Amino acid sequence: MTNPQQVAVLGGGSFGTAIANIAASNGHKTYQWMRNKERAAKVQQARENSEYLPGYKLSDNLTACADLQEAVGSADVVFIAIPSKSFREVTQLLAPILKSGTMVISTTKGIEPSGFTLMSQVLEQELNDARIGVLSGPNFAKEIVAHQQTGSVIASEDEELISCIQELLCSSTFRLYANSDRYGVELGGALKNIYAIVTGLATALGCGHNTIAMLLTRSLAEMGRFAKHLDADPLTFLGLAGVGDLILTCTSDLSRNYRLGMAIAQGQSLQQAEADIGQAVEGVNTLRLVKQKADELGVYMPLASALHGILFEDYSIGDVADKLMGGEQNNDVEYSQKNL
Ligand SMILES: NC(=O)C1=CN([C@@H]2O[C@H](COP(=O)(O)OP(=O)(O)OC[C@H]3O[C@@H](n4cnc5c(N)ncnc54)[C@H](OP(=O)(O)O)[C@@H]3O)[C@@H](O)[C@H]2O)C=CC1
Ligand SMILES: O=C(CO)COP(=O)(O)O
Repeated sequence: MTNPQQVAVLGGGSFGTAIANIAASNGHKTYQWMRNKERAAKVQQARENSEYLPGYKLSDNLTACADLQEAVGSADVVFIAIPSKSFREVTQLLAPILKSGTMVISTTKGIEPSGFTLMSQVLEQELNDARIGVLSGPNFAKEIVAHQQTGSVIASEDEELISCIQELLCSSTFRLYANSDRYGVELGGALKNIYAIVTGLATALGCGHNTIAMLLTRSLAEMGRFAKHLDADPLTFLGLAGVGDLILTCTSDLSRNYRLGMAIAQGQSLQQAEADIGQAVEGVNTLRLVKQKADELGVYMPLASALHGILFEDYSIGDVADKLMGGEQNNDVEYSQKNL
């Protein structure tokens, strides 16, 4: 199947709206499902998602609705843009109504605590008969709906799915690159959120360009080292869904993870910072899980450990920074295949 008749996007937030609007603008009949009935009616009527992306007019081909059966019952392609903590719950609602052989694409950048499970693995566990893919890349929803030129990655072992999604979403401002390493693409998208918090924090403390360049580069090395211990391919992190997304979210306050880091540096509590942002901040939970996994596997991750100390162990930011810069140099070797 190369020309889907109907597309469904699950999630009424920023990224769900951006993806639904691309598919709809490309001429596909697209349903965006959201849990809140009143909000769905409001988006449908106003042709704008004023809660999440105020000021952007949505395509006439987009139907916002709160009825999952209506959205998904006839869909050939389903995108899921639901935060990781609710991803399995929504997938379980989807399972009984999905047509056999439907393509289901996760756009969620997070990890589930039990079994360190990535979202496309949740799809594998919950959906018997679906064709599975992952969409991930340096993609602020606000810039997508503003038609800024954007690149992203569609990852799957299923080559026909890749071609179909490329055809479905590509436009003069949105380009999709193919990757067969679904696990690596998905892992990169989840890990970079940790380092967006780190650089947000560093920037708010007044760190200069030298510091941010060091943090970004060492973050990539740390991500690669972690991937290697999970038998994933660290080279995947050199693409848009790895270093591309790392650069984006570690340098912009459009990133919620970056803004959380800034708020912590300004003295806010974690709870207050998350509440003020009011949208998905995946990096906090990802940090907890990655720190636990790194300890289990014995992976050296000084930046993630330092952030964990600040967010969850009451370490002072100054002490952590001093320790990072003043520690033994034994482990400080540059990024190469040999010493990841
Ligand atoms: N692939 C990519 O390139 C990108 C991926 N993302 C990822 O996509 C995911 C979603 O991000 P984003 O849209 O920005 O997040 P938002 O916080 O903007 O929106 C989340 C949406 O999910 C809905 N939701 C939450 N829990 C449930 C539930 N149990 N049932 C139904 N709906 C639920 C919320 O509903 P309500 O409004 O009612 O609270 C909200 O509409 C995140 O993992 C994020 O990291 C983000 C940007 C780019
Ligand atoms: O993943 C994103 C852009 O690629 C969005 O980042 P935040 O979740 O930090 O806002």
